[in-house]
Amino acid sequence: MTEEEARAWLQAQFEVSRETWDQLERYVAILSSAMDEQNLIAESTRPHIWARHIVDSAQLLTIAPNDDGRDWIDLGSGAGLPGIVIACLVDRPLMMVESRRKRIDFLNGVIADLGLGNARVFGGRVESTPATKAAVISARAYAPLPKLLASALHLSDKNTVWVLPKGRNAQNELEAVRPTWQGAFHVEPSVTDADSAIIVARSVTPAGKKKGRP
Ligand SMILES: C[S@@+](CC[C@H](N)C(=O)[O-])C[C@H]1O[C@@H](n2cnc3c(N)ncnc32)[C@H](O)[C@@H]1O
Repeated sequence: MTEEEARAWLQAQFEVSRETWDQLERYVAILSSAMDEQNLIAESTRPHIWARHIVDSAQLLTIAPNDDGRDWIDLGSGAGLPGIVIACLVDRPLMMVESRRKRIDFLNGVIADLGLGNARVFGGRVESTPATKAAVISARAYAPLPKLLASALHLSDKNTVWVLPKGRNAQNELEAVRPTWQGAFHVEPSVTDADSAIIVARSVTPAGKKKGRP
């Protein structure tokens, strides 16, 4: 997907308003310039931020359910991917969890700069995030699947939908956790890259436990 195709995809999917385009463009500019000081995204992807990061994040909205009033929780948000992108595109409550001080400061700076009233940051480890049940849990390049699920189980219930962008080994990663985790799992293709995929899960519990009571 080229940068032009990425923008066209966003417009077609979300009928992006002028205000939201301004926010996304501002975010891309902040992200790109902050790269001179900290390593927020892979340097090789810097010329392709719209396709590799913005659309790659935004596509999760086409999979996740609608806002039910509960938080969308994004684990290990780093520079705000996908959290900031989701918060720009939809006015739903969103919490980003990030443990590194510099990145927490970066995220709070972006939220203030873009005026994102629906987004906030929990600065700390996922494992110590105060227990609340999320409508959606996302996590991009945060941790391998077993660690990811174990660290955030307390943020989920049977209605929580997990949307987890992964690489080409998504299906294998999923098969590997089946003996220890149960739930409704499947893999969706990524619109940005044939080598990526998105693991989608519901009713996630450790194997052996009754579904719906994680
Ligand atoms: C590889 S980066 C990915 C960032 C972003 N999601 C992205 O796709 O660009 C992983 C991020 O997860 C954060 N992280 C790792 N373990 C964490 C934990 N246990 N709790 C909170 N944040 C964590 C790291 O500080 C880092 O910013």
